[in-house]
Amino acid sequence: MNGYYPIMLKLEGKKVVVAGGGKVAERKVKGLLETGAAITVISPESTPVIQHLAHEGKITWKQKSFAKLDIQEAFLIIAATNDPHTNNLVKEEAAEHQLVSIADNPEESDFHLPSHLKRGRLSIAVSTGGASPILAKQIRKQLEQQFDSRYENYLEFLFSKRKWILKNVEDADLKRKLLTVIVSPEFLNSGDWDEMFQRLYEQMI
Ligand SMILES: C[C@@]1(CC(=O)O)C2=NC(=C\c3[nH]c(c(CCC(=O)O)c3CC(=O)O)Cc3[nH]c(c(CC(=O)O)c3CCC(=O)O)/C=C3\N/C(=C\2)[C@@H](CCC(=O)O)[C@]3(C)CC(=O)O)/[C@H]1CCC(=O)O
Ligand SMILES: NC(=O)c1ccc[n+]([C@@H]2O[C@H](COP(=O)([O-])OP(=O)(O)OC[C@H]3O[C@@H](n4cnc5c(N)ncnc54)[C@H](O)[C@@H]3O)[C@@H](O)[C@H]2O)c1
Repeated sequence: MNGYYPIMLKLEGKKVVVAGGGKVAERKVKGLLETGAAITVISPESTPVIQHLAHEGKITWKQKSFAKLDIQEAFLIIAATNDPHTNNLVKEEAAEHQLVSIADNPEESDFHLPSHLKRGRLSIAVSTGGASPILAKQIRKQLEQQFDSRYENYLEFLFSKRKWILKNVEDADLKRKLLTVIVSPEFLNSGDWDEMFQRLYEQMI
C-alpha cells in the first residue's frame, strides 16, 4: 500500500510516547524536541543523551518495560525497542485512534517518519515509503546544499513582505507581480532584500 498522506503535525502539548531508549529512540526523540510535545520515553535502559534530556526536564524517562498503561492518552506513539514482540505489542495495545509507528515493522505502522530538512519556516520532508531510508537521507543532504542556511532569513523576509503586500497593495495584478518577483534566485542573491524590493516596487507602481 503506497497511498500515504503527508501532513505537518502540530504536537505542542500533545503526549508522545517512545517505547525503547536506544539509538533509534534517541533519533526520534531529537526530532520531536522542537515541537514542544510532552515526550515520555519508556525503557529499562536508555542512552546518555536520553538520560541527560530527562535530567534537564525536557522529556520524561520511565525506567521500565513497556506496558499498556504507558500509552494511555498518547496522541502519537513510536515503538522503537529492540524486541520485535514488544514493538508489535505496542501497536496491539493502542486504541484505533492512536497513531503508531513501529521502527522495525513499516507494514503495520500508521505512519513513517520522513527525513527532514528545516530552514526556519521552510520544511522539506523526504520519504521513500520504507524502500530506502538511506536514499531519503541522501536526498535530504543534497537538498541541504541547495536550500542553504540563507533560506531561514529569506523565509522570514518573504513572510513579512507577503503580509505587507497583501495589506497595502490593492491592485490584484500588481499584488501578484510583487509576490512573484521576490521569489527568484536573482532576488535571493541580490543581497539587501528590503532595498531591492523597494526599488522594484517603485518601478512597478
Ligand atoms: C528517514 C529516517 C527518519 C528518522 O528516523 O528520523 C528513517 N530512517 C532513517 C535512517 C535509517 N534507518 C535505517 C538505517 C540503516 C540502513 C537501512 O537499513 O536502510 C538508516 C540510515 C542511517 O541510520 O544512517 C534502518 C531501518 N529503518 C527502518 C527499518 C525497518 C524496516 O525497513 O523494516 C530499518 C532496518 C532496521 C534493521 O536493521 O532491522 C524503517 C523506517 N525508517 C524510516 C525513517 C521510515 C521509512 C522512511 C523512508 O523509507 O523514507 C521507517 C519505515 C519507519 C520509521 O522509522 O518511521 C532516518 C534518516 C534521517 C536522516 O538522517 O535524514
Ligand atoms: N526505523 C528506523 O529508523 C530504524 C533504524 C535502525 C534500526 N531500527 C530498528 O529499531 C529497533 C531499535 O534499534 P536500536 O538500535 O535503537 O536498539 P538498541 O539496542 O540501541 O536499543 C533498544 C532499546 O530498547 C529497550 N527495550 C528493550 N525491551 C524493551 C521493553 N520491553 N520495553 C521498553 N523498552 C525496551 C532497551 O532498554 C533499549 O533502550 C530495532 O528493532 C532495529 O531493527 C529502526
